[in-house]
Amino acid sequence: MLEIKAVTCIKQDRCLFESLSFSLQAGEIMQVEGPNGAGKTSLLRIIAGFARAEEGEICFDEQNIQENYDEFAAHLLFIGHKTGVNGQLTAVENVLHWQAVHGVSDDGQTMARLAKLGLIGLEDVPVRTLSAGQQRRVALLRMWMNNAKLWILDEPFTALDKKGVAMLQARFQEHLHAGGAILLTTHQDLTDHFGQLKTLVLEYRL
Ligand SMILES: Nc1ncnc2c1ncn2[C@@H]1O[C@H](COP(=O)(O)OP(=O)(O)OP(=O)(O)O)[C@@H](O)[C@H]1O
Repeated sequence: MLEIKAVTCIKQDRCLFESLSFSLQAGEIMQVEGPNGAGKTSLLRIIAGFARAEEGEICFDEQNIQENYDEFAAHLLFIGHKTGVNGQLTAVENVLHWQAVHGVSDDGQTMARLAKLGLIGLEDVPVRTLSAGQQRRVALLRMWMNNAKLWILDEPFTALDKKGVAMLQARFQEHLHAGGAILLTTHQDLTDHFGQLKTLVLEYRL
């Protein structure tokens, strides 16, 4: 599904990684690990096509993502470290916004999803007034309303309580069983939950 070919990234005259290559197939999950500043977010942003690598190529279904970015974007769900939620809007308004942006019609499941994520009773207040964990749950709603094959997630467990973490792990399993793939950074130990977990360790390079 995804192929990273000899990718090099330089930031502020520091080479974060050089000639990095790996692949991710349907049903696979990969955790990118490494110390603060190693380049995990930079790598995810390059793979998502938000930033350019100094060298190398990213292919999705054997096509360079930059050559047909719209096609790639239709298969991608990216949830960054910053959640991408509009704090001025309510949870329901954020859902309506995402549906409009992705051209998804309403399937009548929004309230059920809000209930699943423990957000009932909070759907009509601006998201900025919710707790950090509740705001993260609003951001994660996209995982239940999206058919993207490739999920790229930067620290998705941030601020979630134990129940939230378990719910997200269960959602990951559903996605993988449905033939999706997941690339993520997290400080959670996922080895007990995902037998098929691949890991990529980025060292901090001087
Ligand atoms: N837009 C940018 N302009 C200049 N330097 C950047 C930019 N983005 C990141 N960097 C630098 O690249 C390095 C790697 O940052 P990055 O956010 O990728 O690390 P990380 O491994 O995700 O760190 P953390 O674990 O703290 O989230 C840092 O030293 C950072 O200062």
